[in-house]
Amino acid sequence: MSVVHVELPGRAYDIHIGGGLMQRVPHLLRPLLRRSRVVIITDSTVAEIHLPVLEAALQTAGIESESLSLPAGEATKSWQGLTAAVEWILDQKVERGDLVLALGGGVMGDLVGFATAIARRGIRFVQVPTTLLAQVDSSVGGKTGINTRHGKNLVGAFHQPALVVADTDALRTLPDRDFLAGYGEVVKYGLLGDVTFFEWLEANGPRLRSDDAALAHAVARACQMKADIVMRDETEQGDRALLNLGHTFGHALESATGYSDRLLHGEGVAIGCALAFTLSTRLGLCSGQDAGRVRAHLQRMGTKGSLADIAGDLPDADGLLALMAQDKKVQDGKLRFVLVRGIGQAFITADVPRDAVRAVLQDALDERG
Ligand SMILES: NC(=O)c1ccc[n+]([C@@H]2O[C@H](COP(=O)([O-])OP(=O)(O)OC[C@H]3O[C@@H](n4cnc5c(N)ncnc54)[C@H](O)[C@@H]3O)[C@@H](O)[C@H]2O)c1
Ligand SMILES: O=C(O)C(=O)C[C@@H](O)[C@H](O)[C@H](O)COP(=O)(O)O
Ligand SMILES: [Zn+2]
Repeated sequence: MSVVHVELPGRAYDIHIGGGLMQRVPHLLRPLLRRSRVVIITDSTVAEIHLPVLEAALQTAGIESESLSLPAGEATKSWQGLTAAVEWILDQKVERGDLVLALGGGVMGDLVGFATAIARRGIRFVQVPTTLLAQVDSSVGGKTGINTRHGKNLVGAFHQPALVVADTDALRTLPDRDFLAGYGEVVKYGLLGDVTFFEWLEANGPRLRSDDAALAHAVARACQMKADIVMRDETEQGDRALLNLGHTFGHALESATGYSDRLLHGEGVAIGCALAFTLSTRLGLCSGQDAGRVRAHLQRMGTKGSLADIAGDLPDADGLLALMAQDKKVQDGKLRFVLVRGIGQAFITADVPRDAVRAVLQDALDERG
């Protein structure tokens, strides 16, 4: 078991990572509880698989609980999902001093985090992430929110969890596709700031599903890197945007595919990272060898890595550029990108000619045939 500490003034918390932690949730919650009652919000899939274990552990520890199950999938990260979560929290008479548990993947974490940021102007919440993506990324750092028709994560708040409990055993029931999508965010950490971690992933990535120790190491390394960045830039005034590597492309693709099963968030991130490396190469910032190595690794892992891996129609290059215009990194009407000087060397820049981005998108669309 390992613990990553996130030190933020007045909002410090721990991330517990390891096997068998679902049963330990009551013990970890205890110091934070004002009364012996919590509420849990989860999705319909996780409600079937993991909720009973958590509820039983709470009951054994003498902690009362009530739960709400919302439909599984990205579409629940919406105004409708938010209304359902907030109204239920109020129905349950949850007090500011109580704890709301977000049990599930990044969709539950982002939605419940936002619902608790605004209900009673702020209720504490605990992340109990059950996907690889949520354990390595979304449960940490306090970015919460929903998608709107204008784009991805465009309404939300920074609201840090009071505790994160990542039971790596819970990942055993995750479908391969969701595991590989989460891997998109894992590899992002190596690509943005740690070439040694990327090299470790090249060697160990293919056995993460079957090697508990390797999996726990990958989760802990990603959480530590995220915690380090969040501690120096909680609200994305600067460095935190590095965590957005691959997302400018990825979010536009998610929007273009209607936040549907056609493209999962982590898949969009993996494709977006490959495109960010291509763009960096075209601009003479990064070697073609590094870009090729990234593409080869994604292919070996079996995760999506190019626009050719997305089924169905996509907008043309200008259509995708128009979707990118809603990115939260836009400043003075100009898009800022996370580019790379090599593997592990990401940086943020506004100095990216629109025509270079359009050309990368056009070539990627042409590859689809
Ligand atoms: N806040 C952040 O910093 C941050 C970071 C990265 C991603 N995100 C957001 O996270 C979301 C994606 O998260 P996700 O990939 O976890 O998707 P998700 O929450 O939709 O989970 C993926 C699927 O796996 C199922 N599932 C969850 N745990 C399971 C388990 N243990 N066994 C079997 N099935 C399980 C879910 O029911 C769902 O169908 C996106 O909305 C993305 O924008 C947020
Ligand atoms: O925590 C962050 O900061 C990130 O950028 C992590 C991303 O993986 C995540 O997808 C985040 O939700 C993106 O945020 P956004 O502000 O670009 O919507
Ligand atoms: Zn992401």
